[in-house]
Amino acid sequence: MSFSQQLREEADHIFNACYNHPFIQGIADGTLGKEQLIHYVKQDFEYLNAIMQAYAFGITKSSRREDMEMFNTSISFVLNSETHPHVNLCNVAGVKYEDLQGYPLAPTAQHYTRHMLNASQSGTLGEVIAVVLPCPYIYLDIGERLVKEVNPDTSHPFYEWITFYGVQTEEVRMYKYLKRLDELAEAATEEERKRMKEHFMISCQLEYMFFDMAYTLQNWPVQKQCTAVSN
Ligand SMILES: Cc1ncc(C[n+]2csc(CCO)c2C)c(N)n1
Repeated sequence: MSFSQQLREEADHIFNACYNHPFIQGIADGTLGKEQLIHYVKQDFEYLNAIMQAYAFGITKSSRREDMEMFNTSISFVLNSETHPHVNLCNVAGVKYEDLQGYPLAPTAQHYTRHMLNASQSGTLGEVIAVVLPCPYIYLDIGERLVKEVNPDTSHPFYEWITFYGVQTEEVRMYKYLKRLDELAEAATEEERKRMKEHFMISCQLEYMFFDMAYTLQNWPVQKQCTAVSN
C-alpha cells in the first residue's frame, strides 16, 4: 500500500465525520442557517489567505519546475476560482462577499492556519504537501458524495457549492499532489515520514473542527462586556 493510501485509510473515520457533520448535512438539505454561512465565509476567507502562503512556502522548498508549477496552479485556483463557492454561500445568506473580509480569526481558524504555516515554514517539501493535502482531499470527497447522494439541480440553494467541489478538475490536481507525496515519502527518513503523517492527520482533524466552528458560531470565550448605555 502506498504512503498516500495509508494516510487516506488512517483518516477514513475523519473523512466520514466531516461528511456527516451537521454543517455539511445542512448544505445537503439546504437548511444551513444564515449566521453559520456568514461565520464560515468570514473565517474561510482568511483561511484561503493562509493556504496560499503555505503553497508559497512549497515553492521556496522546490527545486523542480513541475513542483513550482503545481503550487503556483493551486495559488491561482484559490485566487480566481475558490471565490465561487463563497459567493454562493453569501447569496443564500443575503450578504455581500466584500463585507465578510478582514475579520479576526476564531480559535479553530487560528489553530488551523498556524498549523499549516508552521509546518510549511519549518518542514520539508514532503511536509508542506502533507499539511495542505487534507484541504482539497476532504472537499473532493464531500463534493463527490453530495453529488451522488443529493444529486442537486439548479434549484438547490447550494447547487454551485456542491458542484464546484464535486464535479471539477480538482481531482486531476489532487493526483499530482498524491503522486509527489508518495515519491517524497519513499526517499524520506522514518522520522520525516512520521512528521508528514502527523501533519496530515492534524489537518484532517482541523478540517472537521472548521465545520464545527462555523456550525456552533465558535468565538473566543472571553468577550468585552457590552454595557447598556444608561442615563
Ligand atoms: C477550511 C477549508 N478547507 C478546504 C477548503 C477547500 N479548498 C480551499 S483551497 C482548495 C484547493 C485549491 O487547490 C480547496 C479544495 C476550504 N475552502 N476551506
